[in-house]
Amino acid sequence: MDRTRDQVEKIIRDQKPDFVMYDMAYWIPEVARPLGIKTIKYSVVSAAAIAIVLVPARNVVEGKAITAAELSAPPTGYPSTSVVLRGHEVRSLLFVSQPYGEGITFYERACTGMKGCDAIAIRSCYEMEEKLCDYIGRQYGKPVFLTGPVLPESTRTPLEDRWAQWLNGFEAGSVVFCSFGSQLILEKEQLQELVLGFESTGLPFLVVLKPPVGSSTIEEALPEGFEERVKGRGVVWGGWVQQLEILDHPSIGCFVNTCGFGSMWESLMSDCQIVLVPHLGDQILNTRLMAEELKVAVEVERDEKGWFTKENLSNAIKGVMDKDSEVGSMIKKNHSEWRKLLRSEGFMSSYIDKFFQNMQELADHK
Ligand SMILES: O=c1ccn([C@@H]2O[C@H](COP(=O)(O)OP(=O)(O)O[C@H]3OC[C@@H](O)[C@H](O)[C@H]3O)[C@@H](O)[C@H]2O)c(=O)[nH]1
Repeated sequence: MDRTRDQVEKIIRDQKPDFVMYDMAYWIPEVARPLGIKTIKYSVVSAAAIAIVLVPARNVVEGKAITAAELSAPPTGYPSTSVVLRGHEVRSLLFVSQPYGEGITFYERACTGMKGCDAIAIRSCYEMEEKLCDYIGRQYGKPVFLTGPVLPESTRTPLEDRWAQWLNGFEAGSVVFCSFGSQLILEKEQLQELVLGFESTGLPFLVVLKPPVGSSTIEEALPEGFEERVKGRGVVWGGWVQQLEILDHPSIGCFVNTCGFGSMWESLMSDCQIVLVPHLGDQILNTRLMAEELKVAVEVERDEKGWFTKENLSNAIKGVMDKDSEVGSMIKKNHSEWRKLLRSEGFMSSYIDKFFQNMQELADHK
């Protein structure tokens, strides 16, 4: 990407846009500013994930790596005590000190990008992350524009027949759906623990995962006798599925996911109970937001390595699927209030309208 700088510069010179929006191309302001073009750094991870580490208050000395000890406390002024990383989890942020491209770390890339822009934009909403967004704005001395969740409202394609028919065979709200995003590749042992956890819930399930480390297909990695035992009620699929359409199917009652930022919004918009098994640093923070602050989901207990047992997974799922469960009813109620708000007429479009208005004002401000 960095090596396309000359080409990008040429396009910007030729097209003379009013704005350039970018994410990790930290050099965009250097290119656009001399041409009088405004820049917006648009982040598609949560405000929490930026605020906890990618801010000047971290006082990172150039060329020096951030240590786990330094990361163990949030930066000065960080405005939340619940959306935080605990103990060994801080290790999930150590990657920010590593090179990300040539001659620059992830931390420097992100911070330079935010220092140089005219405005920071975040795919979030004030109802959920107001204090965190304000904190980022104060840290960089920049306006922060929010785009809201930006999810498709109506342009859905029908669910593939294979899944529609299979799901139609189950009662409403009875199937557990699990999808771990676009990146995660599990160790074989952890994948086996995961599917055994689903088996022991006794519930119907559809699990979508990439083949684990060292296996070329998902089938060859499954525990012995597993497919036979769950035949008719459980499917583990190694390919891509239409997550949004599956979540919309009336038979789905629970969504187990890593709380990647995309899945976080999609789960909030859905009718399902939410069970979270975060993996990366931002996913852990998103999980804290969902489970601790909004109380719309439960988090599966994990060990120091971030691994979970089949019992912990199964108990978390049964705990929210059991009709008499107090925790299950509490998160269902809270989730339904958030869903109502997020799905309310004009909620998403008013964020987009406001975003355009913010851009217009920025453009008018010479
Ligand atoms: O089979 C699939 C799997 C995934 N998807 C879609 O792919 C998207 C996955 O996005 P997620 O953010 O949940 O997960 P990813 O693994 O892609 O996340 C990555 O980028 C965002 C960060 O917050 C995450 O930490 C990082 O893992 C979702 O929109 C989901 O609907 C499918 O449509 N089908």
